Amino acid sequence: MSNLAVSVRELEKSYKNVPVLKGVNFEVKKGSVFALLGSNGAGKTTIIKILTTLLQADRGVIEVCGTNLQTNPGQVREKISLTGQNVAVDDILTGRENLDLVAKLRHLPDRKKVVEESLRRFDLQEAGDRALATYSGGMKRRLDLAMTVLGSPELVFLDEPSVGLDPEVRLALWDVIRGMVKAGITVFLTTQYLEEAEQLADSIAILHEGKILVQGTMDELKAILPPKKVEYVEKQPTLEEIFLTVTAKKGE
Ligand SMILES: Nc1ncnc2c1ncn2[C@@H]1O[C@H](COP(=O)(O)OP(=O)(O)OP(=O)(O)O)[C@@H](O)[C@H]1O
Repeated sequence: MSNLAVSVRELEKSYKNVPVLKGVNFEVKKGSVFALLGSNGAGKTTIIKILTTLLQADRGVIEVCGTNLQTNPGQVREKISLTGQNVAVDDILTGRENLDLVAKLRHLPDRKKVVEESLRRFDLQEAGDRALATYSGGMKRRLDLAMTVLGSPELVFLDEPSVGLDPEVRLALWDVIRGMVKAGITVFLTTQYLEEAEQLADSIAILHEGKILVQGTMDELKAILPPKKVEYVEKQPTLEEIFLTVTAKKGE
């Protein structure tokens, strides 16, 4: 059995005649957090749409959770879950009702127990019976994540999960994501917040001009740049410095 949750080889995608992905290669290990970074319009959402079967690739070989995506998209859909950039929850229903609806749609057995466990896990027990219209942005995002992982998917896609959240709520969200990984879920993340990738990701890939420029752990990426000296203290490069350096080199 492969230890990979995702394997992408020579992925290509054009919109009309405009190429966006020009031979993308990367891998995501099972049980890890993978962060895909790239500037606006680099093609991150396009990759997520392809991996979640919402869009077809033009070329390439893609495996998701050990299944060939092109030949068995239905089997892939059963193993994954996607949280979008817009919080996908119904404002009129309560938190509990939203979760129950998802449990019903996914045909989960023992729905009541599953919903209660989920409310507890995402710290929403007290708010469970309130309409979502009364929730804060952070609470809605927690509920959105709770709905995403209901039914224990193997792999979860989080497209910019902390957009619009204040720093405190973002920290709480990072804890929730770490908890998901502890529970054995693989997390595929896109983010504009490089600190988020630095804090959470086991492996980071930088997408630029249609290709992955680098993929590795934070330590491997740090090795790309020589450490800077600040007075007598060695300063490690931040992910932001690495990102700007590798994308600028490419543009030269
Ligand atoms: N349906 C479409 N038709 C034509 N062009 C598209 C379509 N969807 C995306 N594009 C273009 O493809 C490129 C990649 O878009 P994509 O949304 O994947 O980027 P992204 O990295 O997710 O960007 P952002 O960080 O801004 O969300 C952009 O230039 C975008 O304009």
